[in-house]
Amino acid sequence: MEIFHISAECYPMAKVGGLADVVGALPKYQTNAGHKVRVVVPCYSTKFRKENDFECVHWGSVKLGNFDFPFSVLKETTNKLGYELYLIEINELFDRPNVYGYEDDIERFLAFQIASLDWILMREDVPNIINCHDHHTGLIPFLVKYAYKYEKLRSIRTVITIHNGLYQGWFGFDKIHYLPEFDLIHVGFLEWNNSLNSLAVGIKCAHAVTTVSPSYLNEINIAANGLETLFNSVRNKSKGILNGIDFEVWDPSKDQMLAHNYSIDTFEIGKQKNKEKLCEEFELDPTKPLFSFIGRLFEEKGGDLLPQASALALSENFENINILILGSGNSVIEEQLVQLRNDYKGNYNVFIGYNEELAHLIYAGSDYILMPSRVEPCGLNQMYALRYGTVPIVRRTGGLRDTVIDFGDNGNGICHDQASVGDICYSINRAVRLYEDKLNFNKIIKIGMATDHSWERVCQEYIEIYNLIIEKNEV
Ligand SMILES: Nc1ncnc2c1ncn2[C@@H]1O[C@H](COP(=O)(O)OP(=O)(O)O[C@H]2O[C@H](CO)[C@@H](O)[C@H](O)[C@H]2O)[C@@H](O)[C@H]1O
Repeated sequence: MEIFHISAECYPMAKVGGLADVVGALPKYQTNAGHKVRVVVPCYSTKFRKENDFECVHWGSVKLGNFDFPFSVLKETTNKLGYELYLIEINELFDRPNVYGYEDDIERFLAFQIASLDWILMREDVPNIINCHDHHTGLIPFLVKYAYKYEKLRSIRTVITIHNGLYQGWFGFDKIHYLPEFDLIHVGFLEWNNSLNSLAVGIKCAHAVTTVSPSYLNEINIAANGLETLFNSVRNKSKGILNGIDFEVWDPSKDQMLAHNYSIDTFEIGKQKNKEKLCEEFELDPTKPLFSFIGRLFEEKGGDLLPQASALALSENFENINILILGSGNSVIEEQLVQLRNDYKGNYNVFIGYNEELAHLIYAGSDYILMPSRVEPCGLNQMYALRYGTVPIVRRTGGLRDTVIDFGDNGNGICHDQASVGDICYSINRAVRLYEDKLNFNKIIKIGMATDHSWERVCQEYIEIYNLIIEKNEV
């Protein structure tokens, strides 16, 4: 079948977080399974865009009210990512260094969605499936069904995959005239809580809704930033599919970003060498257990708990541990984390910013990865950690609940229930004791490294959903 993934992010073209990893990998495995898969993302001015060759396959113009935005569709010429990658080039809106965070984000992603559909409309073949990802592409299922100009695309079945239901892309009805014309009888699909809510539109109009883990699907039926009742009402077309990880990109035996490669048979020496490199770079002590955090520094990730939890854990353990943090986000949290350096020099450090290479080295060189998330739709860090022989310490929520089992229950990690400083420190103290029991510690590492979270295993679940909605052929 022919499948389009339309998304705001795709690794390695543009990555802010886990959305990019999923959209960068799932299509490759769907292609390997014999499908024709194309990925469409905006043309930001990223390193990948500058360093690779693209050809123009289409051009046109998007009208948003009184504004006209000329656009081109660029195709990556080599297909080296394992699928066809297309960029929607609208220089006025996307030739910027960041993916998100601009005042005109609503206009940017509206234009992106319309340009993508305009191009698909002009192609000879009509795809079977459009898989949208998060609110940036949430209007597509509505437009495909109801916009007059996309009449020819009505046979396409649409899926919306929810990676993060907190962000919903709301805007006022004063911008409704930006949308291509449709019969106003359908306007109710656009409304949620008196505004136009892109994610809600996608959930209402897509033929299927997927979340990135089964537990997250259960949770958003109870708490979903205002969309709970909507999720309840679409339960019969929803499914939680646990994310996979790209076993080719994330392979400690081949990863070029590591100081030393290793496998399940050589992890002890291999991990120690990576740890030494990290400790040298960040002035930490390689003889002590290393606890790390990688991620966006926001409350949903438990980022606000990190400064106090780090200070308390370091004090309680008489500085017999190392803590290393890589991330960026809330500036207050960033500042607090930077301040801590003065108090715990030699055992604590932080890198504020985004650094893909450093992230790989941290997964390899750490003993534990901390994930104190309040909300975690799936979480990829714990899966990367497991593959790299690093024991995850997680709060039981969302996908973390589905992938990490406490070692007390013969599992692969350490779990706690509350998003609190006390619970994080309790887990760190358990981890310190576990680290001293080398036999048991190594056994848990091996359980983690042997776990198969590859997309190869998971990608069929998406195909099953696609087949189901194609067979049903509902309007
Ligand atoms: N400062 C930094 N430097 C380098 N790398 C960094 C970094 N900060 C984050 N990363 C990387 O970004 C990715 C984060 O992925 P996650 O899935 O954990 O969270 P995210 O909230 O972005 O994704 C959302 O979508 C994904 C995909 O569905 C869900 O797993 C998740 O729960 C949901 O919140 C990982 O590859 C991580 O290594």
